[in-house]
Amino acid sequence: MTETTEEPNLPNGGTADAEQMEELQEEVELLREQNQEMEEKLLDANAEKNRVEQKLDRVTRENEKLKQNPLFIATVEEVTDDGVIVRQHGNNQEALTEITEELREDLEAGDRVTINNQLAVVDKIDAETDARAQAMHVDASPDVTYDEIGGIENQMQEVRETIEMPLEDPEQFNAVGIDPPSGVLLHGPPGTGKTMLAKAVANQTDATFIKMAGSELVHKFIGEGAKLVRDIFEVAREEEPAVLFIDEIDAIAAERTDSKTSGDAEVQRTMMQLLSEMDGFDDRGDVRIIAATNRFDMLDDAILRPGRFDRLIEVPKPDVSGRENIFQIHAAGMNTEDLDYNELAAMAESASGADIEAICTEAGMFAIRDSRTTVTMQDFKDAHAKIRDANAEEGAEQNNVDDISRPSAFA
Ligand SMILES: Nc1ncnc2c1ncn2[C@@H]1O[C@H](COP(=O)(O)OP(=O)(O)OP(=O)(O)O)[C@@H](O)[C@H]1O
Repeated sequence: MTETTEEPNLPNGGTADAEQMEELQEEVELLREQNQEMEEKLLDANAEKNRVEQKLDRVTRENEKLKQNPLFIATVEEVTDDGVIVRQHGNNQEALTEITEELREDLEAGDRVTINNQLAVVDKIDAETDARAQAMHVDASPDVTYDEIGGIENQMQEVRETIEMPLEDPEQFNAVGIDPPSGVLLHGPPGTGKTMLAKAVANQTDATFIKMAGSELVHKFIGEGAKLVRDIFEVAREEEPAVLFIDEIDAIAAERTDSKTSGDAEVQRTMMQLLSEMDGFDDRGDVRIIAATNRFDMLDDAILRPGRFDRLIEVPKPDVSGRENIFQIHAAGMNTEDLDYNELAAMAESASGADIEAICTEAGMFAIRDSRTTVTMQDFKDAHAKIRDANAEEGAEQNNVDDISRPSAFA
């Protein structure tokens, strides 16, 4: 059969129809091309969408990571077009850091913010968080070890028994059927290693170290003390196992005076909250309390009542062999020459551990000033004389204001 190419015989003329058909075909072709283009664009858009989603995912994860990094506190110095200038607390380091538009609108000079390791602003601190941050210091892994503490072996043993055992082997107490000890009170002159002891126990037991500063609680945040105490115990429970170190407990738990000022009422409220938290032992979880004071004589009997602290441990200034030990600890990392530790210990009579640390650092400074890299016995002697004189001067000034809790009484 042969195919015919003849135009069909249509009523309104074959040529016009053929043209129309051609136009339609062209239109179909055009639509096909457009469709093809659209499909390609759709593919591209899908690929782009995947890329953006992956990027978003990465940025979200980075953001989470940044937020998890240790946070530091800083004050906004200035808000500029390029970002904000912040000053980190503690080391006073200043940095210009970029911020989101949202944060920029919210920030002004003087605001306190949290910043991460890269000094990027994470968030503005509201007044409540601010009070918490100042009154409480949380250290997930303190790095002090027992062998860095010298001259207070008996005290260390007692603290270990009371705090370490219940944290490391709570089952033993259950099995015997007694409540594990709740805490200890360390008392003694400043700079004798009370804080170190608490940190070392937390380190040894892999517990979080939470420090609450008694004086900050009642002096800085009037009206907030009781609530802060509650918050801090709550944080401790969340972070268990935890060692809660209450420094300067005398600021909260001083004996009641007769004066009826509003400040006293505030201290009272804070103390009542502290007592009730300490008594609520059953739901305290794996939280052990170590409190410290330089003013044992001032404490209210209520805080010393049995059941609140299991042991009252005096941490005195080191004796001569303790001092020798502490000199060895602090000079261990120094490049020294012919040190006579015996002589150093005898020389630094009535120095505290903190004084000895200061002598070692100052001895190093003498060597540096003299462009030497080796620290000699003479440097230690000069350092001792310098620090003793400075302390004596400071002591005289402090005596004028009758403050017995001055940093050092050595001399
Ligand atoms: N027994 C010690 N052995 C070694 N170093 C010590 C000792 N006591 C104090 N130091 C040094 O002094 C520094 C301060 O000590 P620490 O903060 O533990 O004293 P503290 O008793 O808690 O003082 P404060 O009552 O003033 O808070 C320590 O970081 C450490 O370098």
